[in-house]
Amino acid sequence: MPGFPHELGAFSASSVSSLFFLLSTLLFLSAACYLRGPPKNKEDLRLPPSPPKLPLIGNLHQLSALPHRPLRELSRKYGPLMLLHLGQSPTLVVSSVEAAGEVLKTQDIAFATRPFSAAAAVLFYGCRNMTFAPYGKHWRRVRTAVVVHLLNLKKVQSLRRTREEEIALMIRKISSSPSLATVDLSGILHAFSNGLMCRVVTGNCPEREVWSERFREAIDESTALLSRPRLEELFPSLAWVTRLPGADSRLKKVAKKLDVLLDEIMTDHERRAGRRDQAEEVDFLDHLLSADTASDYAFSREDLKAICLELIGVGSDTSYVVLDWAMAELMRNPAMMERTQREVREVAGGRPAPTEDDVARMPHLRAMVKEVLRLHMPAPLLLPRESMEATRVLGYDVPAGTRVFINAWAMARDPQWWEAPEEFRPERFLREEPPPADLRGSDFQFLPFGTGRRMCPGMNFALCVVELALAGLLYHFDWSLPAGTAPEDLDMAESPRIVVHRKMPLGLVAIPRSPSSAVVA
Ligand code: HEM
Repeated sequence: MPGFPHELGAFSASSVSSLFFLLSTLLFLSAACYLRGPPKNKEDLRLPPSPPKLPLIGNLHQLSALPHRPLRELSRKYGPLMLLHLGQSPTLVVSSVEAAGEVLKTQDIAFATRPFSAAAAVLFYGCRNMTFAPYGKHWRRVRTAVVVHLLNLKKVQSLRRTREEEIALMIRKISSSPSLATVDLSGILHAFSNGLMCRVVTGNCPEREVWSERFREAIDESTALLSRPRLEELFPSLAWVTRLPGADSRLKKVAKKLDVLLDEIMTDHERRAGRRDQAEEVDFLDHLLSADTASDYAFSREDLKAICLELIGVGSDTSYVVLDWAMAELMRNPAMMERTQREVREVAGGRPAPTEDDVARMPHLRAMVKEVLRLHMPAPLLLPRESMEATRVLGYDVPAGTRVFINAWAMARDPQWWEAPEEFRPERFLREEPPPADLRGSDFQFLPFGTGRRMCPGMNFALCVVELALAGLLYHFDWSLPAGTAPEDLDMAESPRIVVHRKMPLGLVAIPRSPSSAVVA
């Protein structure tokens, strides 16, 4: 999702007002395209219903900075399969379990590619990463390499010690804050998830902390730029404007910064390759660099930089965002905090810290995480897909090259599938009959990680990180809101950036507990 791709996923929407300004200055440029009229055979197609649109901007005015919300309202009126026109860009919006099944399962291959993103091309060396690679050979090679060397279940389990060490570092950092001071928990969680991802991708070398900080800054900057609506995605006929000298200069500048950093890391790895001592951790980049040049995992230097950058970006934003929402929900629900904390402390006993085996025996905590993923999906519209060929969905024609948004957020709040869908009720995932929805892509009303060929490959990794880190936070500290803040005052507004996180940073007071006192009678 970088940190990035996911961000592009929710149709980038942070500044709808600046978009309108941009559009008005470009109206005359696009008039010629508009007057050319629709393709000749369009009348013969049975297209999905569309809300009325305005000249030139189409349905753009009906979106907001958080598009999953107005898209749900529109789908209530126009149906689970709608065709919107975002500028010149036809966009299919899918909002029901049945329609999503058709697109992501029955016709998965027809919708297995992603729309081209010029911004991603700047950052990822012409989309050499996984997320924005068009469906085909390169995408398949990257995905296989990432799964084989980093994200398969066995490998994820083998990284257990790394996760435990990074969580211990985070706990120490919180413990070292002055007694009863408010800690910037959002900042700490962000630094933790970024540091962990840097370590598994680029290793545990002395420079790691500095690299991690440089990544965090540059990724933050590029995320902000990626959150803006892109002219050429909405008006493909105006793509030439983005090729003018000076266009995209900020994005190119941050891409350059990241490139310098990635080059440093690559060179460092190449230098150390021959003289690594046995005890040193072999990281993901080491694996790919040592691939036989004739093998399927031999990538160019630019491919490797694109892949590493993507993994660090994704890992930095997503896990931290889920932890942040989870802590905020617990602070708003003291009884739930008390119950989950009791479970964590009972299961982990007097150990120095909870382990992943302990977490497997914490049903309340795991149900909590699922409920957070249901109500606060980091990627509410998943990542955009695109139809590779003309096809039909639920009796409607979908032309080739149509962008597709799956409103997974709306489906996860659909009263047809969920009781009291707007309420935070982790216990819905604890009942036995009927069995609760599964998050691994088979129950379409609950798709926080998507499904099908382009489903998130980082799901196992992310769940291990989030569950263990949350267990650690609840085991080691009692938490309270800063003086004068009541639980119901906690601001749960979403930020309009692409990975949807809480708008306001979470500041909390952490009261340390010693492990021996952590066993609740
Ligand atoms: C709670 C955390 C996470 C959530 C909710 C999440 C969610 C998603 C979603 C919704 C997609 C799009 C799926 C689709 O199009 O059907 C996706 C794709 C992706 N995710 Fe994640 N993700 C998370 C963590 C991670 C992590 C930790 C990594 C890597 C370490 C990762 C790597 C990726 C990649 C590379 C893709 C693109 C896959 C492709 O296009 O083939 N994600 N993720």
